[in-house]
Amino acid sequence: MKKRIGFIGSGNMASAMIAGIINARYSEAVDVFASNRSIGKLLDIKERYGVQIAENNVSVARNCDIIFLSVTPDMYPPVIEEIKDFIREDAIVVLIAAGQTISQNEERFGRKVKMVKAMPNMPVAVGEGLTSFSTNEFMTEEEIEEIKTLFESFGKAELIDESLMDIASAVGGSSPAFVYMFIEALADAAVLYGMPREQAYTVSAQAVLGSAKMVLETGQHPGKLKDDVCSPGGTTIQSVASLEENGLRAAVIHAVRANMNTIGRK
Ligand SMILES: NC(=O)C1=CN([C@@H]2O[C@H](COP(=O)(O)OP(=O)(O)OC[C@H]3O[C@@H](n4cnc5c(N)ncnc54)[C@H](O)[C@@H]3O)[C@@H](O)[C@H]2O)C=CC1
Ligand SMILES: O=C(O)[C@@H]1CCC=N1
Repeated sequence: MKKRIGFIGSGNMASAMIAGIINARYSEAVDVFASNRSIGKLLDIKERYGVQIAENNVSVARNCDIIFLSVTPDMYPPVIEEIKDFIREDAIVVLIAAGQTISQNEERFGRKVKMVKAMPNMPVAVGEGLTSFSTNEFMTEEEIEEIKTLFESFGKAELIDESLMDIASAVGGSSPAFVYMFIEALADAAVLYGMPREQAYTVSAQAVLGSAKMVLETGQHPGKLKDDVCSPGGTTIQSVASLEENGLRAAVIHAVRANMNTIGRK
């Protein structure tokens, strides 16, 4: 039987997941339900993907088989209080909020609930996402496979130990923002030297896409791949030396640490 998929909170991340599952034809629009605090975003999502606007959060909770809690972390307590008596016994609740744990939220439901903690990222919207996930003990092997298949419809999925979820959130969930900054900076430099802006984004973004694909598909160490680009006495090694002098690696590691510190991790 077709599963009904619901999103409680339909902001940026929910919209990206809806785009991912509809574009991948994982679900028909008729089986996808979205609720939100305000109507504007729902009308936009409805217009773009044809999905169902739910009357309210409780209606998503009552009617859906897989329910994404896609509100911000501070809204978890009130939203769970609102829906906890309406989630069916066989439904699966998916937490996607940064820093939220399975045990914390099991406690909020106060009863046995099938639960998944997942950390998707924005590129799910174009079928190239990464979703790290863990599950609680009430999920059967079949349900774990089912949820993995859903995540794989819009990218890769990694079943990980829940203790690694926060770092997966920083390095998989937040990192697209860092990468966009890198692409934007590369493009700014191209524009500085006269390249038209649109062309600069194409060149920079494709260079990042291709480099990531090389790491994933060749299995070679990123350091070796970097070395291969640096011709002896050439131009690239000059840039690499400059990036080292300016602390690129340290800046990235500090950025990840700042992310972890935000959710109370050292
Ligand atoms: N933006 C991202 O790349 C990622 C976000 N996440 C998680 O997704 C969650 C949502 O993040 P975003 O989409 O970025 O935020 P957002 O602010 O774009 O979306 C949250 C939505 O929830 C709605 N909302 C607030 N209170 C509500 C309520 N009581 N009932 C129904 N709807 C309500 C808001 O109107 C808003 O549209 C967060 O918990 C975040 O940690 C996870 C992975 C990546
Ligand atoms: O900024 C945030 O809190 C969320 C978590 C991962 C990406 N965005």
